[in-house]
Amino acid sequence: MTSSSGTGGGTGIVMMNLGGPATLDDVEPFLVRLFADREIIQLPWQDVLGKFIATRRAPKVRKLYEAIGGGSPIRRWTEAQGEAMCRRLDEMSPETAPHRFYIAFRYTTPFADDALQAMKADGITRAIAFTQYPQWSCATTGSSLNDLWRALDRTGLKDAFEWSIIDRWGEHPGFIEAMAGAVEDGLEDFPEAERDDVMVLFSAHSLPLSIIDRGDSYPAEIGASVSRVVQAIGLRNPHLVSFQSEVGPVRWLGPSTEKVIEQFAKSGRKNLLIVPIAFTSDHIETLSELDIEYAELAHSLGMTGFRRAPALNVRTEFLDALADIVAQHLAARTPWSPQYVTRCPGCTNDQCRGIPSRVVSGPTGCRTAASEQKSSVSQVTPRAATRTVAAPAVTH
Ligand SMILES: C=CC1=C(C)c2cc3[nH]c(cc4nc(cc5[nH]c(cc1n2)c(C)c5CCC(=O)O)C(CCC(=O)O)=C4C)c(C)c3C=C
Ligand SMILES: [Fe+2]
Ligand SMILES: [Fe+2]
Repeated sequence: MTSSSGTGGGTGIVMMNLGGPATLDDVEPFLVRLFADREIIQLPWQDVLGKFIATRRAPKVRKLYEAIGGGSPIRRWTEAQGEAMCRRLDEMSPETAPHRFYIAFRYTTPFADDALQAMKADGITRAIAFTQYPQWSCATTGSSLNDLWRALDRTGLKDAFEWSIIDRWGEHPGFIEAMAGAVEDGLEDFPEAERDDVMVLFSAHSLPLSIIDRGDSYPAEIGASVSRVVQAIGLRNPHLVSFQSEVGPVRWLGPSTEKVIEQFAKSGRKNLLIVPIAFTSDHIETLSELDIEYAELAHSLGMTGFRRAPALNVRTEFLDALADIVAQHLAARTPWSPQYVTRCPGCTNDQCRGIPSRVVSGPTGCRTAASEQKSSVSQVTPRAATRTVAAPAVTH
């Protein structure tokens, strides 16, 4: 049985995200890793076709990163967010201090292995896997968590930390307040006389339809975030949800943001506010796709008022929200959200909803079977939680 006592060495918070190439030289290896991951996209002959798509795509994507300053700012934003979050947490929760953040990107450095080794070197024993995707998807948070658990094996650190997971927070009041503030700022950017006429388009990164068909909760969670933001503002403008950034030869969830913009422009609508509802900072999808590509499209079709709501980046309400999410999680001493055990009905990935061998135990004993686990990675199911999965194969 793992200890559930205090956090003597402080608390390590692993901020998990997709990551982005820091330099133009990093673009191709980043894309190669992304298209090799069967949890984010499934391709026939993945090894060959994934590499082919990545290398063919790299020159075009390099130009896009060049246009936004030569690399992704996602690491810079994550570091600024992590620092501010930990400063707040040290004050809010002295009993679990010091709080330190560690970045685990999925397709570029620093990887999960780097985060684990740095935590070990810092003497951390209590660790939180904190997804930076507000809404759950097996393709994003699921892939990052599975890789984190595999990294425990790769680094030989499977018994080094006592874990819990913040697996989603798309309806957290602090996140909603921060998003609502960003939408209000975006609306205020329009001349007052035109403000009521603005269509608000909540745009989220799309997912392949094969993932949706398995029952991934992402679209429902996006809808829930949007609905809460709309309620929080008391938004009277018409609004719609759409999906962006489709890549690769698979079918994607629509309606496509690009097509919606096109349709609105052609119908004579002049004012549109795009709100990136599934991203927490600026990166290529906001700075290039929304601000350059879609803005040019809108203007070319005569849409004069095309704007984007600011990304959350280091918005004060958002930094408060990050700290609040972690503080509430620490106080609750629950190992994960109730939704974490609900696998997609069509899921065939043996690694899905894995847990590490050492998991924090909650006050009500709600942690099911981690103490009986033999492997470093096991699967959680509400009833069969003691099942051990050795060297699981990804078959999504
Ligand atoms: C909610 C967030 C994201 C989801 C869902 C998501 C799914 C997804 N993405 C790809 C392929 C690519 N994504 C790329 C960039 C990128 N994607 C996200 C977030 C989500 N992706 C972010 C934050 C970024 C930006 C990285 C940065 O610049 O910092 C890219 C690279 C750019 C490009 O080539 O267009 C690819 C490729 C798939 C296949 C997918 C499926 C679930
Ligand atoms: Fe993406
Ligand atoms: Fe899954």
